Parts: sequence; structure tokens; C-alpha cells
Amino acid sequence: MRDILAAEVKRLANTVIWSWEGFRAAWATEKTLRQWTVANALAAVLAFSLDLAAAERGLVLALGLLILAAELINTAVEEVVDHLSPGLDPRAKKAKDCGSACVALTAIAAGVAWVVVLVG
Ligand SMILES: Nc1ncnc2c1ncn2[C@@H]1O[C@H](COP(=O)(O)OP(=O)(O)OP(=O)(O)O)[C@@H](O)[C@H]1O
Repeated sequence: MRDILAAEVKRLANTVIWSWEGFRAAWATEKTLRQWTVANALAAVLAFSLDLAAAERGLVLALGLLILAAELINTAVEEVVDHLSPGLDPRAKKAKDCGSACVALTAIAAGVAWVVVLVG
């Protein structure tokens, strides 16, 4: 039992370490990730400055974080596509455009949430 617990703790610790390494690697190369992170920080300041209900605040903050998650997935797709398909290919284009659309949709969702929270 103790061994299983130790293995699970090690697995969890590795997951945290590798996730952090992934974020740092994307941060180093992806300007859009850095821009969205700054936008998230500003949005968080705004969310805590305004007189919002807890659910409203939670919604806009969570959707902001979702944009960062989408941006990381998009980066992962781009890396894999560039590795496997250095030349032009319609499937590479489709994969990259879908990743881009994923980020755009999460950004629209966050924007819609902000408009609804602020305007009603
Ligand atoms: N190998 C390829 N084959 C065909 N089209 C490609 C290929 N690589 C990129 N493209 C096209 O060029 C666009 C931009 O690709 P690029 O790799 O420059 O992404 P990016 O500018 O870093 O995108 P993002 O702003 O989402 O990070 C893609 O969305 C796709 O339409």
C-alpha cells in the first residue's frame, strides 16, 4: 500500500514538473501565449475590482484560463505538425487551422461572457 502511494505521489509530482516544463517551453517561443497571459492578468484585476457576483467572477476567470489551455494545445499541434510535415500539406494546414480556430473560439467565449456580465 505504501509503495503504491509513493508511486502515485511520484507520478503526480512528475506530472506537475512536466506540465510546468511544457508551459515554460511554450512561453519561451509563443508570443501569443505571453499576450494572453498578460490579458488574463489584466482581466483578473478587473474581475476583482468590479462588483461582480462570485459566479460571474468565476466564469470570466475560468474562461480566460481556458484560452491559455487552448493556446498550449495549439502550440502542441503546431510542434507536431512541423516535426512530421515540414513541407506544405493540406492536412498540415487543416490541423494548424483547427488549432487556431480552437483558440479563437475560446477567446470569443470569454469575450461573450465579459459582455454578458458587464451589459447583461
Ligand atoms: N505545413 C503546412 N502546410 C500547409 N499550410 C501550412 C503549413 N504550416 C502552416 N500552414 C498555414 O499557415 C498558417 C500559419 O502557420 P504557422 O505555423 O505560421 O502558425 P502561427 O503563425 O504560429 O499560428 P498561431 O498564430 O496560431 O500560433 C497555418 O494556420 C496554416 O494555414
